[in-house]
Amino acid sequence: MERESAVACHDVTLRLGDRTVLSDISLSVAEGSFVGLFGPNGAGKTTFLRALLRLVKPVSGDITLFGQPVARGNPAIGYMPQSRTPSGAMLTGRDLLASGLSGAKWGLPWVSRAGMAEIDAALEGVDAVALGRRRLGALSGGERQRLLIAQALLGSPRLLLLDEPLASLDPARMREVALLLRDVARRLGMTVICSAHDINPLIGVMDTVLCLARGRARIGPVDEIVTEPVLSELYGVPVEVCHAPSGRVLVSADGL
Ligand SMILES: Nc1ncnc2c1ncn2[C@@H]1O[C@H](COP(=O)(O)OP(=O)(O)OP(=O)(O)O)[C@@H](O)[C@H]1O
Repeated sequence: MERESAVACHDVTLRLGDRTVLSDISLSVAEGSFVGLFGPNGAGKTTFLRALLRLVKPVSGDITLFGQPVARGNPAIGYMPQSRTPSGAMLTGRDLLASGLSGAKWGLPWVSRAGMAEIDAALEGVDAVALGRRRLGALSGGERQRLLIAQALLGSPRLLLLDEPLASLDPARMREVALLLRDVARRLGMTVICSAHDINPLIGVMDTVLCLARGRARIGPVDEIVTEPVLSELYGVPVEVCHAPSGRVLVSADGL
């Protein structure tokens, strides 16, 4: 049986100010996929994710999520925005998640018993129960990242949108967080779209690659997209793809 599309874009054009970021893109993401979203700086990765949240409205074309038109505040979507450094060094990890539940920015929000259970489940989901008790100011970048992922998992979303969740992590932590995301996505049967700059940490984690470059989008299985001809064509510069015996893939090019 064919899987339902988690995301379907038909001839979508996204513009910010007078700049056309993506032009007439059509693509579909199968439910249950783990999509790595790549592209050079300014290619439109954040804009694309924001369009799925209806925070950016297409100037033409249409976007559906699980067969429904995109809408703001869709509870089926979990979102981790780019480089969110949690404020409030004295707050605990649980307080951070509680603020995600209530939408509160300042102070300690009141959380219902059901909310508490949801926070417990999200923390358990990313193996961060102990981190929930610690103060944010005393956590490493990777530990804070784990809590932000837990926050995006609140409400058990069907679609998880992660904007550079691996940024500013060292290579070992990048891999650890990537594997964690894969395990959580599998366990909860979620569709994930995860933007990143480095392809390597997501090798073996993602099954699909979505590449944005020069206003265009190309989506497909990893083996089909992470190739020299396809990436060179997309980026408009010669791209080298080296496969190491370990299974690692090194992608390099001037200007990437
Ligand atoms: N309000 C705006 N008006 C015009 N252009 C904008 C506006 N906001 C962003 N842009 C431009 O839109 C383009 C897409 O930005 P976006 O943040 O989506 O790219 P990105 O692929 O996520 O980049 P990065 O990898 O650097 O995070 C960029 O060139 C950016 O400068």
